[in-house]
Parts: sequence; C-alpha cells; structure tokens
Amino acid sequence: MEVWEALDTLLQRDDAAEEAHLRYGDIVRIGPNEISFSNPGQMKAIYGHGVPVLKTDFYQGGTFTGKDNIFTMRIREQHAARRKLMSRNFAQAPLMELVPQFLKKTEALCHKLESLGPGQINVYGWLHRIGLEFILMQTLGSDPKLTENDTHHPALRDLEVFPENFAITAIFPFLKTHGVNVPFQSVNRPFRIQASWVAYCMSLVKEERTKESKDKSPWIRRLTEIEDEFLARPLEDIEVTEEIISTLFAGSGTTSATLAFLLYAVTADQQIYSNLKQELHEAFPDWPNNSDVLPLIGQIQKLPFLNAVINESLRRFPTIPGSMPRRITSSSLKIGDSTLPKGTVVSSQNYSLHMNEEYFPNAEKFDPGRFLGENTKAKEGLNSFSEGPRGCLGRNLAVLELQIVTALFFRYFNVKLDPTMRDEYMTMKVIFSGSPVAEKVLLNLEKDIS
Ligand code: HEM
Repeated sequence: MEVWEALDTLLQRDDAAEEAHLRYGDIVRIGPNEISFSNPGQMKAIYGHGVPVLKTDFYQGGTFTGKDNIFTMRIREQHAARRKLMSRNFAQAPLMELVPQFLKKTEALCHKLESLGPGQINVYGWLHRIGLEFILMQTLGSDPKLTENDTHHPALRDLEVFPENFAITAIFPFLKTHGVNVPFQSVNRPFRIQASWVAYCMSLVKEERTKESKDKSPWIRRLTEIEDEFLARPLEDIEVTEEIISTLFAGSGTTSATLAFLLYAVTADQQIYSNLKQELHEAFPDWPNNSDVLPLIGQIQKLPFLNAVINESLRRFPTIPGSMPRRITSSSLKIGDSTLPKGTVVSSQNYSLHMNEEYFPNAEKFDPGRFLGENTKAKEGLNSFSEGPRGCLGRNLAVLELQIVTALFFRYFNVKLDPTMRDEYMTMKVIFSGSPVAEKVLLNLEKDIS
C-alpha cells in the first residue's frame, strides 16, 4: 500500500463521525476532547461571528511556502487583518469584471468538448482545467488558454498531489519543510512537485511587482500595495505567493468537483434534465445557434430551476464534506443545551448536516425541488460554504462559476450518460475536499441545434 493510501485511511474519521450521528443523534463525542454536531440549527453557535473559538492545529497542513495563509491562520487579529485585505479581491465589483472572460472561457470549453465528439467524453479533467483557469485569470490576471490549446500547466500536477500533502503534513508537520529531503520517492514526490510550483509562482509574482501599478494583475496589485493591518505593511512576494496558491486550492478543485457531481446527477435524471433544458431554452432561445451574443449573467442568476440544481448539488455532494474543527477559547461555550469547557474541540461536517432529515426529507435523493419556493427549510439548513468569520471567502465567485458553466453547458449540449458510465464512479473520495473517486464523468455530447 502506498504511504498516501495508508494516511488516507488514517484520516477517514469523517465516516466514523457520520456513523455515530446516525446511531446516537445530533451531538456525539468523537474524540477524548471533541464533540461533533450535526444539526444545521447549531451552526451559528459554533461558526458564527463573535463566537469564542479558533481553528485547531488540524489546519496547519494547508500552507505551501511555510508562511500562513488566510485559510490556515489561527491568531484572531492576524486572520481578521488578512481577511479584510483579501476581501477586496472578492468584492462584487472585481468579481463582475471577470464575468465576460468566464463566459468566453465556458463557450471555449463547449467548442472544445464538441470537437472531441461524437462518442464517449470524460468531462472530469476538462472541468478541472476550467476551474483552474478561472482562478488563474482571477489571481494572475491573465488567461493561460489551457482549454483552448489543450496545454499543460505546472499547477495541474500540484493540484493532483495537494490532498496527499495536506493529509500527511496534518499528521507530520515537520515534513512541510523536510518532505523534499526524505529519501523515498513515494514520500518526497508530492513535496518536490509542490516545491517546483511554488518556485514558478513566486517568479510570476516577482515579475508582476516590477510592472507599473496600472499594468499589474489587480489581485496582486491590491496585495502588494495595500497594507495588511496586522503586519503594518503590504505583503511580501512569498506571502502573495502563499495566498495565490492557497486560493487556487480552496477554489479550483472544490468548484470543479461540484460541477462534476452536478453534471452527472442532472444527466442521470430525465425529469430534472428536461426541466433544466426547458428553462434554459426559454431564457436563451438564440445562443449558440442564431446569435453569438452570450447569455447575460443577470438573467442566468435569476433562473429558479438552475439555481435550485446548483444548491441541491452543493447539498448532496458537499465538496468540503468533512470536519471543520474549532477549539473553545473562553471559559465555556453554550451550544444548544450543552455547556462545554474551554479547550474542547467542537466540530461539524457538512456531509452529516446535509443528510439531516429534519431539514432535508428523503436526504439521499437528489431533488432540486426542495430549494424551490421562498422560505424553505432546505435553504436554512444549507451550509456548503460554512459561515461567520471563517466562512468561505470565495463563495460568490464559486456560485458565479457554477451558474455560468451549468447554464452554458446544458444550453449548448444535448447530454446523455455514456453506456459505460457507472454510478459507483461518482462515490465521493475525501481528503479534506471531496471528488468523484474514479475521476470519470463519461458523457455523450451533441450540439443542441434547436
Ligand atoms: C463549491 C466551491 C466551494 C466550496 C464548497 C467551498 C467551501 C468552503 C468551506 C466549507 C470553507 C470553510 C472551511 C473550514 O472552516 O474548514 C471554505 C473556506 C474558504 N474558501 Fe471556499 N469553497 C468553495 C470555493 C471557493 C473558491 C472559488 C474560493 C476562492 C477562489 C474559496 C476560498 C476560500 C477561502 C480563502 C477560505 C478560508 C476563509 C477563511 O478562513 O477566512 N472557496 N470554503
């Protein structure tokens, strides 16, 4: 067995927690000092603003250069300052500036996939490419054209090894700095790959810094020119590199795996597929056959069924499905009827929350209908992006990407599952983030000319 597989097994505590919740209810002890909660109603008390908890050392595996990033920071003031600085890159205005490029890129993906048919196409790898490209366009401010030219990018290999890196360094933190020197290839390989990507990314940041302010990537300009209030200075090259790479990991695999699950779940259910096709046909009668004008984002964002499909995919296949542990820092903390002492680790996992039958009746079933209508219990219970001061910073960006790709893909193509596609290929493999185990979504695509 590979070292990585052994570690993977060690980290499979999320399944055990889910089993305990199924057997014993919403509140279970899953470690000598750790309590897991699975009722969406309890989430504000754990993750909300002002709650006296901090991320645990579990997160230390998420760094790349040795510097902390926004995701791994565990000092409150340090994180608040970085969050304030980074939020500028995720505000509505800079995100909306990216929309025309994202629409064009998705259209390019449709052309590429069309050129690969007819017959079986594994769209999984293409979804990863476009997910990576969206984040590279956002952070580095340039389009690497991976989809159009079918070219390689150094980040792609790094994305593949990151889950193992995260897992092993969560258990053996010293490997973060010494992993490249371990004399066994199966251990040092992911660290070597990561080191070369860090060096490459650092050279890009250095290059950006030499440019006139107006020519820099807006994302990098903000981080290199605006002060981080905790550091009382703008970020240095290595800190910017750390934030770019961590954004890449937080944002690309999560979104593309969500898309992979969504494409499969919609195509596998004839009724859901027809409802979505009908909504898209009515909203966009002309593109792509009678007009080159791409669908408008404002229109895409208002489509009720499309957005219900996205929410249901985020619920049924949460790509951050596992434990998000926090340590209590005040003398005690009350969560529901339980009062827990300082130092206790409290956690919840989206997989268990999203299977809560009180909020999601018949929770196993992929059913976008549960998100239609105004005040549904399902909307209250959805926790895909977590919440509060450590909730997902890229939430708006992720939803934007999901809306654009889902709308354009299902409007452009008539989609069928390839006869060789198997349900078990979509079992979720989890190493902090979740993705389809077989890395296959096998589809038959035909341009929709109606
Ligand atoms: C479907 C896609 C996504 C899902 C399901 C998701 C989910 C989450 C969740 C659950 C957390 C909290 C994790 C924890 O506390 O352990 C988180 C944090 C975070 N996410 Fe996302 N995310 C997605 C996409 C993105 C994107 C596109 C970006 C950026 C480009 C991003 C950036 C971040 C960052 C920076 C944090 C850490 C925030 C902090 O600690 O202040 N995510 N995400």
